[in-house]
Amino acid sequence: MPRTFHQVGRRYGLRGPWVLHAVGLALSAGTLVRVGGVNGSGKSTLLRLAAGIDTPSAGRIEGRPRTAYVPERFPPALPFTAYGYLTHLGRIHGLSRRTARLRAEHWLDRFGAGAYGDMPLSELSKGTAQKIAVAQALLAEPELLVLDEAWTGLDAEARDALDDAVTERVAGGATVLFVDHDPGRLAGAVTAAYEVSGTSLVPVAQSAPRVRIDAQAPPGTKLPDALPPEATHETDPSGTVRFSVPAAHSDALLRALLTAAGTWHIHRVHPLAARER
Ligand SMILES: Nc1ncnc2c1ncn2[C@@H]1O[C@H](COP(=O)(O)OP(=O)(O)OP(=O)(O)O)[C@@H](O)[C@H]1O
Repeated sequence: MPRTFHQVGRRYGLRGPWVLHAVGLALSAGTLVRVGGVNGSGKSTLLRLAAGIDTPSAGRIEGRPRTAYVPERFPPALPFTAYGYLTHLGRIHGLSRRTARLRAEHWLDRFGAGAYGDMPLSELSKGTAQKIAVAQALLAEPELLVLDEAWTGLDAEARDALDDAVTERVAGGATVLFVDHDPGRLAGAVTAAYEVSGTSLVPVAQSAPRVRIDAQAPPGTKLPDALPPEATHETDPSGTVRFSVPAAHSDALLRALLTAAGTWHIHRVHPLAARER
């Protein structure tokens, strides 16, 4: 269990109001956990506690996974170039200078910022600085990755690259805890979702994940008779039929297509994000 909150409370100042009170949360390995809530509800407070850069005013937090954190605002006013900063942080995480530099190059390339590696942090645009913030977190190959609005300020390609990086880390057994204003962010892959409401953390029910299956058969081929429950489909102009089916029934749909009269070719099978469902 990478990190567990027991009856955790946080307030600012001795007599300040409780922002979080008696919060329990188990962050398990290999899970993607989303936290929502209105502005000022305490999302960042919760993430800072999870990341271990803040301590609870009450209760306790167990577990010491290797942790990386991308704050809402990245402070780039340091006397480093991007590569210098990333290599320095990699060294702090215990990497050799060479490995740290190679990983820095790898991540800056993936985020389309390879050309800015030798630039002073203070001269980077907000978007590029955000890429450095994300790269410093991924470089450490953390067991717990905490992302506070890390997609904000990134261009569309870098947002996709971060989605992919998060999915890879979760598949590799890490825990990723995130806040993002886009309700569809990684929705097909989220394991658990919560909302900070009042001073509590409330589980949010998620709609059942769905899978899209694109398939094609010769013109005039009829659809299989027995499609699984809740399967929908539409045919695009090229004749490809796009099925959408609850993930629990995707095997049944594939079986129906592969055993149907007529030859169905399966082009693509992939999970749908909530906004696409
Ligand atoms: N360092 C601090 N000192 C005093 N009060 C703080 C501090 N950090 C947060 N707060 C207060 O705690 C409450 C929760 O803030 P927090 O930033 O955790 O919420 P949030 O849900 O992340 O907000 P947003 O969506 O606006 O980023 C707010 O009332 C805020 O003013």
